[in-house]
Amino acid sequence: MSAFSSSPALFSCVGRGGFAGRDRSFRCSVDRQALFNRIAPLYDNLNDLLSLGQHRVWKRMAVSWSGAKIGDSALDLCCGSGDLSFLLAEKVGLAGKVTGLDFSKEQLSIASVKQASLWNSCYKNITWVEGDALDLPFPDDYFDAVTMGYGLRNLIDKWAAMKEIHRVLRPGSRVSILDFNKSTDIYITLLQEWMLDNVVVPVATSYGLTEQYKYLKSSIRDFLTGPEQEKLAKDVGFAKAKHYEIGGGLMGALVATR
Ligand SMILES: C/C(=C\Cc1cc(O)c2ccccc2c1O)CCC[C@H](C)CCC[C@H](C)CCCC(C)C
Ligand SMILES: C[S@@+](CC[C@H](N)C(=O)[O-])C[C@H]1O[C@@H](n2cnc3c(N)ncnc32)[C@H](O)[C@@H]1O
Repeated sequence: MSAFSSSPALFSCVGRGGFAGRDRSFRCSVDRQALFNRIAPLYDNLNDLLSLGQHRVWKRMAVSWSGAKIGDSALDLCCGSGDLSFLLAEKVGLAGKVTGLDFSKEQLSIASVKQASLWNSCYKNITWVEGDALDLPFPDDYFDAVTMGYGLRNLIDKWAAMKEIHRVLRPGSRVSILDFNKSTDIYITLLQEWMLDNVVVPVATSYGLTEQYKYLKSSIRDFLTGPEQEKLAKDVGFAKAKHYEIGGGLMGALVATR
């Protein structure tokens, strides 16, 4: 039994011969789950180092755009080590509650240890749930705000994820989805890929995480552009959807209202 409340989640990775493929392209949930379990111990420190701490600014922006306020019930999807969950906890206060959901036991363990080490009592309002973002263990119309930081790009079925977010959000409430930006500007793309190839992967290599951080470039190339994310949100039923480029176009946030 996991230390976290959990929902039964079946992750399949069917390749040739009907069995899970184990190539290094991280093309399926099982491989991505293993990837995030593997990088969990170094994840926060490498994010701070490789973004020069800027990722904290981008996360704070995304949480502000979720509209979470005092007393709300908020969900942080693909919460990982909990950065956005902690920011949501500050927004909703002790009168509110935050649910952080992830399918990586190791990431949730880091989040739980961080929560225990934080003196501010408002972080006591966070519950960690081990589960699948594509099959949420929550009722319809349940949350006042949803965030997802660097999760959508990693989900194998983005439609299903957006459909689930729409289902659990209360009408009129917002989801704020932060991720890398798949830019339509060739120069931003060239800069982003140069940084990944010549800074991010070499630094990750020094920690034995070459393949895990090489995945970033391919995952961004396979991602949706801002306009495509806006269309996806409207197609699943969101009333409004707007994608904002931040971090000089290297990152982006989709804000959609149910
Ligand atoms: C918080 C950030 C990334 C989170 C993240 C998301 C993923 O999907 C991963 C997949 C596999 C391994 C790691 C991750 C992962 O860490 C963004 C900041 C951290 C980035 C690793 C660094 C990105 C560098 C930018 C391209 C340029 C930064 C410029 C800055 C202003 C100096
Ligand atoms: C890059 S991390 C983001 C963590 C955190 N939101 C942040 O901004 O630092 C992506 C997270 O998504 C989780 N994830 C990927 N696919 C998932 C799925 N289908 N269900 C639940 N979590 C998933 C991974 O385990 C990982 O913790």
